[in-house]
Amino acid sequence: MEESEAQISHLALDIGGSLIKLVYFSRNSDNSSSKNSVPVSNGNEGRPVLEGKLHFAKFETAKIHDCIDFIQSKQLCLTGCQHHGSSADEKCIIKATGGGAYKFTDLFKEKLGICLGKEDEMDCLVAGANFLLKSVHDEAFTYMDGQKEFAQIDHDDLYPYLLVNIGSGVSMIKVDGPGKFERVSGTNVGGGTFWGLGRLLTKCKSFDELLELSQQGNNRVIDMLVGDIYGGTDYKKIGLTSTTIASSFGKAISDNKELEDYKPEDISRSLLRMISNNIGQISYLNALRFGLKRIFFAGFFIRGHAYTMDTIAVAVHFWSKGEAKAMFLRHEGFLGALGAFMSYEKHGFDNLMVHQLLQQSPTDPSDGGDKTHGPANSELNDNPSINCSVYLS
Ligand SMILES: Nc1ncnc2c1ncn2[C@@H]1O[C@H](COP(=O)(O)OP(=O)(O)OP(=O)(O)O)[C@@H](O)[C@H]1O
Ligand SMILES: CC(C)(CO)[C@@H](O)C(=O)NCCC(=O)O
Repeated sequence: MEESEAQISHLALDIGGSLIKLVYFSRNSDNSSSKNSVPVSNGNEGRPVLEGKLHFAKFETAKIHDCIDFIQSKQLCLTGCQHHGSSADEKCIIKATGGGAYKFTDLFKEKLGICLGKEDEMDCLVAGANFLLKSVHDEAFTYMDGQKEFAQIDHDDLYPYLLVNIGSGVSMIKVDGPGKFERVSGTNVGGGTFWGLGRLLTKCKSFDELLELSQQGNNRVIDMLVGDIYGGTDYKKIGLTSTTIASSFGKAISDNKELEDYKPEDISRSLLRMISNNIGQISYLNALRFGLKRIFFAGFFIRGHAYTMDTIAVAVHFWSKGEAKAMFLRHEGFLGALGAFMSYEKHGFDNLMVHQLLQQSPTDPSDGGDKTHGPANSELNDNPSINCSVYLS
């Protein structure tokens, strides 16, 4: 079914260095606000409620014009809000976060007549993470030895935690409560590094192709292992097995080979392992610094990809001797956009407030609002829409 303008509301954007993420709400066509009042005890009793879905979409930032066309085709540019006291012909405000909210201000104004209402990126990441962890069932999960296990999050025991957002670059944020956080570290070796270096080294045409290649690769062809240095044996005294990577890409120095002599799949796997391992290790060190036991990894670098998650989880487990736990999020790449979405409420611009997500629903292929613009790699990242209720004030 095609959503009409009246059924869609509250577009929010996160315009990052690599990807633009969109979140918007569409209400179910058969519900009216008055016939569904709130039967729950969360302070919203008796208030009218709209039932509908949160939709997610993403575009490459380099193809921002595709994103603009999408917004235009769905008339999402009409779904923001006006400033209080503004006249009807004043520009519509769409909440936006990420560096692109600054960089592309003029483009959005010119092409869509939209004013981007800028929200701080870190505020949005944290708001998005807290929202998902508190409101969405089966959002967080652990990943070990190929096994995914959903984590039961105790709402009264959520804080503190470390949020590691792996986008183009990586931000590490200690979260102590709603709106209470500090960005304690970051690294420039992130998703952009994997995709940038990988593209140069393998000639892959897309991120997904590079990621897929890594699945068939063998990193031992290029990585120098402890066993390569120690004649096939472990270095037991310091806890290193012969198969531990001693030096990523280290074999390339002695092989007398050129780039063309290596298989792209092996290069991709070594690179993915190097970057995931490094992020896992820095994350663990920051968790240790602040005594944090739980680390939530987000950002589109992860892509629900088994080898990436496994490497990160193993790094955290190995370095913390099992004390700290790596967890992943189903809506990994949409934290910032969700945070921007929620800021509509914070600013009191409008009377729509999302308070409770009831359940998740898998992407319905007949639903025009939920396309992944680019191939998805796994069932974890097909941008599932979320059934939710929105309370009217
Ligand atoms: N289709 C894709 N095209 C490009 N990169 C992708 C794609 N899918 C996943 N990625 C990975 O996700 C990363 C971007 O993740 P994300 O969208 O979370 O960050 P960002 O907001 O663009 O970056 P930053 O926050 O640093 O500005 C890319 O650098 C790449 O590693
Ligand atoms: C600059 C941002 C915050 C933009 O999202 C991100 O790419 C990042 O955290 N980069 C790492 C920068 C650093 O701390 O070294």
